[in-house]
Amino acid sequence: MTATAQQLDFLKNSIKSIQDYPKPGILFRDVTSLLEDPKAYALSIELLVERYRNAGITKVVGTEARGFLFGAPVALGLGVGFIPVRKPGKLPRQTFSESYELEYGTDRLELHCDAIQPGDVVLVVDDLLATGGTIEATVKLIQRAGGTVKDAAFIINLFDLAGEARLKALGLNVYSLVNFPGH
Ligand SMILES: O=P(O)(O)OC[C@H]1O[C@H](OP(=O)(O)OP(=O)(O)O)[C@H](O)[C@@H]1O
Ligand SMILES: Nc1ncnc2[nH]cnc12
Repeated sequence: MTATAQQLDFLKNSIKSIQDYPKPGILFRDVTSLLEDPKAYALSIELLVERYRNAGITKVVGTEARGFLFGAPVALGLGVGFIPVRKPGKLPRQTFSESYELEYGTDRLELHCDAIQPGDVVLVVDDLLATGGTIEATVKLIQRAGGTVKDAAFIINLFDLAGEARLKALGLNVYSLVNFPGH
């Protein structure tokens, strides 16, 4: 099933926008309103599962917290394991750690060292692509564990924040269901 323009419009219209959250100048694209609509949530997952069904994906990685909401159901749909990348101090086993910059701050992300093996082909899923810092750090973590990342998929791309070009420069294929300006 290739996404139709009507389906993508339906998803786009389910996402509310909040001016000046969490600070002045940020136009926040709120994916929780999509989650509240079961038809929109299910469609977003179905479209991603269909797209990657025959792509040889062996694991899906999602980043805390909103990436879990989309990565985990996509992993189930593909019949592969879901691996969480988490904020510091949350994972109990030995971790790799990478710091990164956000549109509104800096943070660190961690991945269980033994969650990904050499030979794994990983699909990274997140709700939203802004500057690309979160997913660049996530890709570095996966590569340190020996995995290969060819694809990153998002519900929302904030196209004027240049995240897509940043991830493409790392050699990734980038796919987003809807595009919005970030400001
Ligand atoms: O492309 P970037 O500039 O890195 O920004 C995108 C990231 O920012 C948001 O997460 P956030 O860190 O706010 O955490 P949350 O999912 O816990 O709300 C969003 O869910 C992405 O993961
Ligand atoms: N503008 C934005 N809206 C929603 N989530 C975000 N994460 C980073 N930038 C964001």
